[in-house]
Amino acid sequence: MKIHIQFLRSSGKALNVFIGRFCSKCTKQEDSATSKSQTTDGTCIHGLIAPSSKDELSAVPEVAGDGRNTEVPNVQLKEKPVLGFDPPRKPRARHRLKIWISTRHNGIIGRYGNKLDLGFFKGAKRLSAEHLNTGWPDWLVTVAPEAVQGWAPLRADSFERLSKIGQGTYSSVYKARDLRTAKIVALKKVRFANTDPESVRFMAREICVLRKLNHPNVIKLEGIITSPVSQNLYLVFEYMEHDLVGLAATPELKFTKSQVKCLMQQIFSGLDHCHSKGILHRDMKGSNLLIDSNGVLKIADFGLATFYDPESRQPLTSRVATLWYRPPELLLGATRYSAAVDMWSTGCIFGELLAAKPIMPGRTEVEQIHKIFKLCGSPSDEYWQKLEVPPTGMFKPLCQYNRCIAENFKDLPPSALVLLDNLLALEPEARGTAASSLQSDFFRTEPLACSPSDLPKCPPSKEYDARLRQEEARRQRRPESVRSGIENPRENRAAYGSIKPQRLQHTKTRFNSAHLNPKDDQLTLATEVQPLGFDSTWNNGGNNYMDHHEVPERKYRSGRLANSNISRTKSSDMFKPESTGVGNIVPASHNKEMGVKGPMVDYKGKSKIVNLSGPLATQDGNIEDMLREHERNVQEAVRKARCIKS
Ligand SMILES: Nc1ncnc2c1ncn2[C@@H]1O[C@H](COP(=O)(O)OP(=O)(O)OP(=O)(O)O)[C@@H](O)[C@H]1O
Repeated sequence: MKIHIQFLRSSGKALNVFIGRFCSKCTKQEDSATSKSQTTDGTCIHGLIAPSSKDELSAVPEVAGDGRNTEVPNVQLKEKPVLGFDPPRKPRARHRLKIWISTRHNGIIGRYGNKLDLGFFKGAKRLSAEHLNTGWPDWLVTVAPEAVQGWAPLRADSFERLSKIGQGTYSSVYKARDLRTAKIVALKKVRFANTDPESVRFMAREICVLRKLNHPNVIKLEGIITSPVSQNLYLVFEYMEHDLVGLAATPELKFTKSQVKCLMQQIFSGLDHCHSKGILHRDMKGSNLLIDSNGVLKIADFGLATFYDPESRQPLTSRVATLWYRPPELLLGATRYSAAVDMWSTGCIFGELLAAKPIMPGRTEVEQIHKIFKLCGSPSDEYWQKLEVPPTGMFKPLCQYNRCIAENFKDLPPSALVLLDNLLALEPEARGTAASSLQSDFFRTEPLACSPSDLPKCPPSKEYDARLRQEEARRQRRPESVRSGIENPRENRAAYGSIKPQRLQHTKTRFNSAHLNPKDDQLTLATEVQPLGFDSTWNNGGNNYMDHHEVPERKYRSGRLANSNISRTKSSDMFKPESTGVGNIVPASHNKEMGVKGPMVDYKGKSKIVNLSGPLATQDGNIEDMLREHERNVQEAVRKARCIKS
C-alpha cells in the first residue's frame, strides 16, 4: 500500500505518505510548512493522514518522489493511526528524520513497525516535530505542543451535541453523546484567539494542568476535539449533573451538617491532589465545583490554574480568583503567593455553606478588602511587613477592626468554627493546607460526613439552570407590554455599581478572540443566583453576620463580573472624574497574563475604558477617604445612567 503524506488532509481509507518535492497541493503551504518539514535535499515531507478506517493495514509503502522504498511490517489498526516524526533530542540544524506509525488504544499511543529513515531533517523543534501533521491544527502544535503530546485529536462527528448546559466567561459548555460509546459527556468549547500565540498558550495551560491531574475529586479531561483545519477546540469531560451553586439553589434543598462535611471533605481531597501536583486552582467557587448524580464532587474549571513552585521567585499575577473569593494578599497585589490562596477561597465557600449566603460579596476590590478587614480584623504590623508588594501599593485602614468571625458564626460547633477561622486567616501561612484541613476535628466529630451517595438527589441543576429559571421568572413578572413588545435596548443596560444591575452583555474572551460565533458566544452574565442553601440549624436564627450585613443581590456569576470589572491602574489614575461609567459595562478581558484592560463602558455603541475601581493604594493610606470617594463615583455612575435612561 502506498503511503502518501498530504498536508493536513484526510485521505479516507488508506494511510498515504507522500515524500517528494513539493507537490501541487503543498506549494501553497510552502511558507508555513517548509521550515519545519523540509529535508536537506529540499524534499517535502508534509502532513499526516489519519484514515478513518479501522481496517487492518498491511503496508509496504511505495515511497514516491525521491524513489526510496521502505518496508513497514503489518500493522493492526485498532484505532485511527497517526504518523509521526522522531524529534531530535535537542533542537538541531540537522536531524536524522525517522517516521513512525502509531495507533491510539485506550488513550495510549503505541508505535508500530520499523522507522522509515528519511535522511536528514532540517531545523526542528523538539516537540513540534513530533506533533507536526498528527491531526492537530498547526496553530496549536507550533505554540503549545506539550498540551497535546501523546494524544490524538477526537473527531467532532463522533459526538452528538444535545444541549447547552453551561456558560463560562471563556467557554460555552454542551451536553453531548459520544457516538462510539454512547456515553454522555460535556464538551467545553473554549474561547480564545487562535491567531494570537499568547491566547493559545493561555488556553493550552488549562489543558496541560488538566492532564496532570488524576483524582476522583478533580474533573477529568477525556480528550480534545479538533481537526487540522479547525479554528476551535472542544475539551471533552465526564458529564456532571450539578454544580454547587445550582444544587444549593434548588428550591427546598438545604444541606444537613453531615452533607456539608461530605462536600467539604471532597473539596479538600481534590484540592490536596492539585496542590500535591504543584497546581494552584486560583478560581475556587461554588460554580466550579461540579457534582455528579452519585454525589461525587469534582473541582472543575482550571482556566486560571497555574503550575507553581514554592521555591521559585517567579512573580505570578495577582489578578486571579473571583472577587468574593479572592484572598487579601491578592487584593493587595501580592505576586508571590502559595496554595493558601485556594485555602482562602475554600474558606469563603465553607462560610457560604454555613451562612447560606455569600459571606463577603464586595462589588469592587476596595469594598472587598474592606469587608475582609471588617470580618477578619485589621492586619497586624507584621502582616504589612511580610506582604511582598510595592509600598505604594498598600494601604492601612486608619480604623482598627477586631476579628469577629466567632461572634458572627457563634452558633457553629467549635470544630466548624476553628476550621473556618483557620481558612479565613489573613496570614496565608496560618490557613493550613488542604491535607491538614482533612485531619481537622471538623471531620472527626459527630455527625460525621455522609457518603456522597447520601447527598440530595434532584434533577440536573447548574448555576446556569438556576439563572435560566430566574430569567424566566423575571420575564414572567415583567408587564405584558414589555414581554410581547419590542424591548428597549437600553433596558438591560446597567451602570456599574448600581445595586441592581440588570444584565450585562458578555463579550469577554481569552484575549480578543477574532473567531467568535456571535450566536453561540453572547450571553447574559448578570443574573440573580441563589445563595447556597444550608440547614438553618447552624445559623443563629437572625443574629449571625449575614443577617445584619447588607448583602447585595447576587447578580453576577459568583462574583466573576466584579473580578473582571476591576482594573489595577496607577494610583494617579484612580477615581478620575471621567472614570464613572454609564451605560452597559462590558466585562474587561484579562490582564497582563490574561490581557486585562479596565472595564469597558459601552455608551451608545462607543466603548471606552474606565476605572471604577483602582489599585488599593492611596498616598496617605486612608481607607475611609478612599471608600467615600469610591462610593461617590459609584453613585455618580448610577445617577448618570439614570439621566441617560430618562
Ligand atoms: N463536565 C461538566 N459537566 C457538566 N457541566 C459542566 C462541566 N464543565 C463545566 N460545566 C458547566 O459549564 C459552566 C462553565 O464551565 P467552566 O467553569 O469550566 O467555564 P469557564 O469559561 O472557565 O467559566 P468561568 O466563568 O467560571 O471561568 C460550569 O459552571 C458548569 O455549570
